Amino acid sequence: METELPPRHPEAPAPGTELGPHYAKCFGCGEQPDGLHMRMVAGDGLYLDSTFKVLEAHQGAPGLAHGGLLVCAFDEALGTTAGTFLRRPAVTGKLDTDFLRPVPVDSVLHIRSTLDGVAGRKVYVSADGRLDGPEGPIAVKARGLFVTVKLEHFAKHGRASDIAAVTANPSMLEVNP
Ligand SMILES: CCCCCCCCCC(=O)SCCNC(=O)CCNC(=O)[C@H](O)C(C)(C)COP(=O)(O)OP(=O)(O)OC[C@H]1O[C@@H](n2cnc3c(N)ncnc32)[C@H](O)[C@@H]1OP(=O)(O)O
Repeated sequence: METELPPRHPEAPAPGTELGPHYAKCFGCGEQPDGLHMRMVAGDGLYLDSTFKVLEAHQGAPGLAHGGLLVCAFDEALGTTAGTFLRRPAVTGKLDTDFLRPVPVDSVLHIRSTLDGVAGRKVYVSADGRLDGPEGPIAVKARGLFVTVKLEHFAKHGRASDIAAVTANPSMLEVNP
């Protein structure tokens, strides 16, 4: 597959900027009580550095993070990477995850997610998640294919009451190109 490495969008946040939630009700980065509350900082290339603290509600086995929630954290990081550097919303088409080490409750997963290439509407992204700090051992790796969509995608498919709430209060959304 031929891909291009796009330039960093001129309106992408400056390196070192902490991103706000892309949507106030997002499970990954928004205000949901049991959500992941991920924090993300723009890198100086086409990458983001994110952290996700594994909480009590995120368990799948005693004292360990649920694998599906870990996938959620990568979905969030990868989708935000695509959206941030292209300044266009992108939805998950495909997500492939390798679980290399168990991730305990109370640990912080340090995720670096990178935009690897673009082919038309397809955006290829990948990420590593490390334990014990940004240089620690890799616990989870992921690769994703995201597909850019117009805002109409959400208006067409989303629950009407949520679309109405966002329309009435656009500050609930970060990407509004
Ligand atoms: C700052 C913003 C932050 C955003 C963060 C978000 C984080 C969370 C992200 C999510 O969780 S999004 C929710 C989960 N994903 C979805 O709900 C997507 C559901 N799927 C769809 O809506 C559609 O299938 C989709 C928009 C992905 C594609 O439908 P389209 O009709 O618009 O496009 P089309 O099917 O023509 O596909 C466009 C290209 O993508 C390719 N493609 C689409 N899905 C694919 C797939 N699954 N695997 C491989 N390729 C895929 C497709 O082959 C084609 O390639 P070509 O351009 O080369 O022909």
